Amino acid sequence: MPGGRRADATGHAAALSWEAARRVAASAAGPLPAVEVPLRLAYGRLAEPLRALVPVPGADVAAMDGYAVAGAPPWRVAGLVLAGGEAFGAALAPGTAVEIATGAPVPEGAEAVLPYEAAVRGNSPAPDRERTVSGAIEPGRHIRRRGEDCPQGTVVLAAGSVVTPAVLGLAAALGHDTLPVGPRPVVSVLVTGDEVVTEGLPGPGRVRDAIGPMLPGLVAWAGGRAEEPLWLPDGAPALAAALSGAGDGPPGEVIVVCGASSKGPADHLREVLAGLGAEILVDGVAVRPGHPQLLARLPGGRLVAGLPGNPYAALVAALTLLVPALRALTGEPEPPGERAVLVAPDAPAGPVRPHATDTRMVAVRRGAQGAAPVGHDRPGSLWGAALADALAVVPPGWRGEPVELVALPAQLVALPTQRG
Ligand SMILES: Nc1nc2c(c(=O)[nH]1)N[C@H]1C(S)=C(S)[C@@H](COP(=O)(O)OP(=O)(O)OC[C@H]3O[C@@H](n4cnc5c(N)ncnc54)[C@H](O)[C@@H]3O)O[C@H]1N2
Ligand code: MOO
Repeated sequence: MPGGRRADATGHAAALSWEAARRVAASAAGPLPAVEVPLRLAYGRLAEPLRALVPVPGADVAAMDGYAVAGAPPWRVAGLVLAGGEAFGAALAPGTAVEIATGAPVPEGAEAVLPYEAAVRGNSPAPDRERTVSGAIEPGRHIRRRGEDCPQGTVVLAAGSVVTPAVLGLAAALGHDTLPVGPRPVVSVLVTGDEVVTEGLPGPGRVRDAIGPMLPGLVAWAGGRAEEPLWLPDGAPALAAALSGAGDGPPGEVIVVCGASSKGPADHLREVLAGLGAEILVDGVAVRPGHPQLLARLPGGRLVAGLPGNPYAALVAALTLLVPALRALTGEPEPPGERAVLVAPDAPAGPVRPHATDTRMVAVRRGAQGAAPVGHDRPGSLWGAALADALAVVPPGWRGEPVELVALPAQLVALPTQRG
């Protein structure tokens, strides 16, 4: 029952279908305002058109190393002008030249630049032999005029353009130190569990945190910035204290809670959220794995995404609730949908069997014939997701028709270290 609410087998009475849960997440927030950030943090899209604050070039400059000349040859060489050096102080009189470097301002009165390669030096003996030059010129040749590449005030890129490396270079050339870009929502991460350790080989009864390391790249890929995770012991008091915080609670627009999402004695997320007066937007999703996930809104407006502790279930939940919510906060549209047939895998992943009532998220690799399941995608393991480049969305009761693919980040993206 797409879009409908129903009780799932584990008692999430309000579990939504996977599609409906994604829609709720995508409409849980509106876009944050654009921010003005230093060029090095200007990831994303331009929030305003990019204008030239200065003309480029800023003056009439030489386009070649050689001689700026005035009048007819031969020219008496009257000086030397280097880029960044002293300008030639006077107008160039007819019959004179200055030796000039590429990028240096040509003196007033200069009609062309004669490149060294085309210059015929005077015949006078050394050391005077370069005091005159001659050669063939065309008026205006090898002089870049002020504003010729881009006049001051020109709009060079429209609002909405993606900031690429070339855009950053262009913005700098046009005089910008900062750029207005789309917002980059900040995500706080709370990882719960007495058994979770953050480094080294996990001892008996311990497990390495596999979700904390996964989230920054996933969040950056979705347009946000994740704070360093905070690791919490089990129990409602620690979670409630972290969520409410001594002051305003964790920073940012979204708080991700990993674990504590299910029904066990240590799973207090729902109880804590109720105590904080949160509005529950999604309470369980009819998806395997990942059904205990939730999305809530705290009274101050911040969103809480509850990801199950099983790492692959957490990834599925992040793609279902966190990524659409982050895109909504950035104002970025969802990428275009993609569909593919599921093909028989070479690996012994076995045939894909749909769940009777829930959507199944199957780790696949795209190929010419379709998407092939890679296996190893049990709830507790990220092995399959690490082999995969997408997750296939296999609806309940699926009979082999093409399925939707949800792309996985294909590589680590730059992780800005400061608020942008
Ligand atoms: N009676 C029920 N039991 C469970 C249900 C249910 O509906 N009824 N759902 C199961 C499913 S499905 C999942 S998923 C998990 C969700 O559990 P929690 O979100 O409450 O998380 P935990 O119980 O703390 O941990 C589950 C599992 O994952 C391991 N874990 C936890 N955090 C991490 C981490 N950061 N990195 C790696 N592994 C982690 C933890 O050790 C457990 O093995 O509940 C099922 N049970
Ligand atoms: O479905 Mo859980 O979310 O098994 O991992």
